[in-house]
Amino acid sequence: MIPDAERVDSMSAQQLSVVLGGRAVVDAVDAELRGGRLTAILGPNGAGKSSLIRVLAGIDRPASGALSWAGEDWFATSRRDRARVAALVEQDVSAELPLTVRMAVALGRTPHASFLAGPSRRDDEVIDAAMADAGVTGFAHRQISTLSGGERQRAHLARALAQEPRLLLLDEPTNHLDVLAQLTTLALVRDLATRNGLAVVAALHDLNLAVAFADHVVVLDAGRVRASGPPAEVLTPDLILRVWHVAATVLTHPVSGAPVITFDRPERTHP
Ligand SMILES: Nc1ncnc2c1ncn2[C@@H]1O[C@H](COP(=O)(O)OP(=O)(O)OP(=O)(O)O)[C@@H](O)[C@H]1O
Repeated sequence: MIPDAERVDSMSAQQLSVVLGGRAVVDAVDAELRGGRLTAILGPNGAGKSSLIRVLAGIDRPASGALSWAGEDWFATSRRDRARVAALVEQDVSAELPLTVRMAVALGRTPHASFLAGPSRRDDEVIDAAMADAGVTGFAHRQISTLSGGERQRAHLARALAQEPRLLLLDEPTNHLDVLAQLTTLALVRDLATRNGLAVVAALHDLNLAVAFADHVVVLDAGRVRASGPPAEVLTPDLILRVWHVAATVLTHPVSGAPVITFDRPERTHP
């Protein structure tokens, strides 16, 4: 038996399929999303990344396959129990309610019993820390609808952090963000994975960010897993050509020694 302090919870997907419009947009996916690790879900537009993430978050149900968290059937638990475990930041969330940033971040506390009885001092502390971590303290009293795309993205991240999840799911978290905000956001969630044992799963388009921050990558193409493993091992020029149809070169950074992927200009416009 594993002592609690050393237990690393993880989500395990087996032969998971999602059917939309009569087509398997996620097709027999096997994946192990382990606590303490940042897993990047990679793949071209339409590969099935968002569809997979919504199922992992417990929002959509798979057409077939098994999904478990800490060994328990994920869909056998209640919606509220799932919300205590998993937080999702979707891409381009619109249709904002008329809420200030702080009120929106506070919504992250709703799955916790303490909050429903009226926010406790601890709830307030968690909300303040989440806003500070996501860099939105300065916008606390602004209406969320008035924020720029990047500011709003960070407010949604703060809401997810306030949820204190064990599984943090981020759909293109660097969308809209400037270079500094991209790096600080990924460094923050990477650090949460390391320090708190969180399982962090992020759909990313930038392969260099995946190399720099992810411990593990899952490459999807037309709903199927084409490769998975440590990013520097998986993201070879051959794999990038087969999946993204772009010729790439992997260089070695002259100072850090880390791999850096460069891309050739494609010969055609769209496939
Ligand atoms: N409601 C729907 N009905 C039919 N097909 C859908 C529906 N929603 C998504 N799809 C299709 O499912 C496929 C996977 O979409 P998904 O959004 O999961 O891809 P993605 O990898 O996240 O793409 P992107 O990188 O462009 O965000 C796409 O071909 C998309 O057109």
